[in-house]
Amino acid sequence: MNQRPTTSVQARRDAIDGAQCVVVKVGTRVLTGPDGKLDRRRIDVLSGALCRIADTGRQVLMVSSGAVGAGLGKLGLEHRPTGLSQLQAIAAIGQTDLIQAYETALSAQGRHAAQVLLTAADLRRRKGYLNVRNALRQIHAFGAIAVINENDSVAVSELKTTFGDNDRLAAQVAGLLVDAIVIILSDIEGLFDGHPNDKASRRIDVVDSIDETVLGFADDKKSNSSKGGMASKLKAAELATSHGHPVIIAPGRDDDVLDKIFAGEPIGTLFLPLENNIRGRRRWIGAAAHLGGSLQLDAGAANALINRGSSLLAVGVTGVVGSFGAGSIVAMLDPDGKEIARGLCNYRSSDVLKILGQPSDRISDLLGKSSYENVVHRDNLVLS
Ligand SMILES: Nc1ncnc2c1ncn2[C@@H]1O[C@H](COP(=O)(O)OP(=O)(O)O)[C@@H](O)[C@H]1O
Ligand SMILES: N[C@@H](CCC(=O)OP(=O)(O)O)C(=O)O
Repeated sequence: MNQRPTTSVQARRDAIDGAQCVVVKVGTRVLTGPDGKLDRRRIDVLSGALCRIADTGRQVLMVSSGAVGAGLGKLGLEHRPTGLSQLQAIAAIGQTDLIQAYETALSAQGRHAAQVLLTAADLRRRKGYLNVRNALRQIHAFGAIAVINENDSVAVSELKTTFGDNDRLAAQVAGLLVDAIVIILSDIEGLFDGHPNDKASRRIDVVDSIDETVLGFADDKKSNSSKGGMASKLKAAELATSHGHPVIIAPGRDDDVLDKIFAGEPIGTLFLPLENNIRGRRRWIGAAAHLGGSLQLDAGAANALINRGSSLLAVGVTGVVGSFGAGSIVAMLDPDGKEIARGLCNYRSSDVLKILGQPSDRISDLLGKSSYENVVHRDNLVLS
């Protein structure tokens, strides 16, 4: 097992040295000036730093917010509307300026910007996941830099709740990559142990694990242009570190921030990757040749797995095919018999037969022993 780094300097060196891929996420607050307009100088500065990292041979991906911010500035709107279609239109109007600014900045350095607009759903299905991963690899092979944003005009279900959570998208994009680091650039020095405006609050240098105390540090107020806040950055960090990727939240308005990070300077907050991460297990499930059997699901369960990234609960299982032991890999079939996922089943087939269609809180009684809440946990599940 890997040794946990003992000092902050060592932890930062490990994070940088181990990173073959670099996902940089930049927020609206960094990319727009006080006048609400796109800050093109900032995009020039960031693009220069991205090229220097790419020159080291690393795959560099930029997840850039700013479409709504740029659209608001372009249209001369002072306040962010709340209507979904208005926001979608503003994002579409702003996105063209955003990508144009990256292309201008990157082409001055001999590289190109490759616009990639994604929704979370694109990455949940194995086919979409592989397509996106292949496209990103090819963009890198051409020497271009992917500039990724949420496809705001189609990502309707995500938009309703969190309009464009690019912090999460950055973590999901890193999930496509091996040996990645995620760098989240915001208008703040890093994670503080209280509200940053509070004089007693201090920047945290290294976070070993994202527990309730750490999550409790996020103290967000709604803003006009950006939406995620620190809570969304911590959730994204939780996801990325669970896949084995280190995360750094750092001050995007420092012109030298990326160079400092790669020089190992103690800037921002570093979140260490989880030691027992789920990446290897998932990859193994997806690649496993031997299937123990299959579970038949109702439409609600199939939908929850595909569209909500949920775990499989017994209540959504309608049938079992085959005889298998607990811990076997099983295929999950939708009501038409089509395979939609594979995963590691917490129960042997005879137990699944006893609990199918039942709510989770009845499982212990039905089996007469302590039980798992779900039949297949989402961390042990790969969509087909
Ligand atoms: N504990 C905390 N430490 C640092 N920043 C925090 C904390 N709690 C809330 N914040 C807020 O999070 C903001 C950054 O998130 P956000 O507004 O979404 O920026 P971005 O546009 O870069 O995504 C900071 O400006 C800060 O006000
Ligand atoms: N897709 C949206 C992203 C919104 C978003 O996540 O904003 P932020 O919290 O500033 O990173 C846009 O380009 O405006």
